[in-house]
Amino acid sequence: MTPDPVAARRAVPAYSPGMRIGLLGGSFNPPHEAHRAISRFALTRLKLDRIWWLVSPGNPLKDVTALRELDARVGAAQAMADDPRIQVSCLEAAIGTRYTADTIDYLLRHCPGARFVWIMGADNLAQFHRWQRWQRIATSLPIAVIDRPPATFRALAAPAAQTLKRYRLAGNAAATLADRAPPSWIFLTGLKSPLSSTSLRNPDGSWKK
Ligand SMILES: Nc1ncnc2c1ncn2[C@@H]1O[C@H](COP(=O)(O)OP(=O)(O)OP(=O)(O)O)[C@@H](O)[C@H]1O
Ligand SMILES: O=C(O)c1ccc[n+]([C@@H]2O[C@H](COP(=O)([O-])O)[C@@H](O)[C@H]2O)c1
Repeated sequence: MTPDPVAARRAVPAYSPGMRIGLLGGSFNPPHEAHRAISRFALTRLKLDRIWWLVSPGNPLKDVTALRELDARVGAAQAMADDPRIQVSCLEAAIGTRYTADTIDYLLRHCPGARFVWIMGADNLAQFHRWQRWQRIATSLPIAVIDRPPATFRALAAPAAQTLKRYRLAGNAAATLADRAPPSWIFLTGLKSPLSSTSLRNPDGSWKK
């Protein structure tokens, strides 16, 4: 992928220094109501000002042959977000990466004063140890994991959660996560949505109406 510096600047949503910003990376293939629900849940529980949905050019660990084109996923995500605090970005395509560690490096370099928190569902914590430079991600910014049955126990028993065990905050410290020095993470329970993009796709990869 070729980086496009002008597109990258445009793909960083507006923010003010000091803002607490949650980053929800995803395939959004298609976006669904749980993306909005977990974003609002994180806004409240973590006392965030914004959530940026980073629409991925393609998850490096997923089969992307039936992935809808980026523009379609970004457009559908904008329609689904329906909240002025949630902003949709295709930053990763603009900076030419599929890897979260690169995205976070870029944002930390280019957004002085922003206080970022990485947000992901429990299914992603379960395989976080397979992400490129995952330990660097964990030492770069605080992380909030949203419970997502049936992945709960698999996630908490997985190598990343075990390695980072001593940096886990109690649920009642959620409002302080964005102020914590990394590594620091929390597992948020209380919102359990069974929704998934998989359930909204046909076998050929097209989206159900
Ligand atoms: N119902 C949910 N509960 C908690 N987290 C969720 C839920 N749906 C999606 N997420 C999280 O949102 C982020 C983006 O998810 P993604 O766009 O891959 O949707 P998905 O429903 O997980 O897709 P798929 O079914 O294709 O794997 C991921 O971190 C994922 O774990
Ligand atoms: O950086 C990696 O190696 C990596 C591996 C797997 C997933 N991710 C990111 O995890 C986020 C969630 O992906 P997904 O497909 O579950 O929505 C998305 O931003 C992906 O780019 C990142």
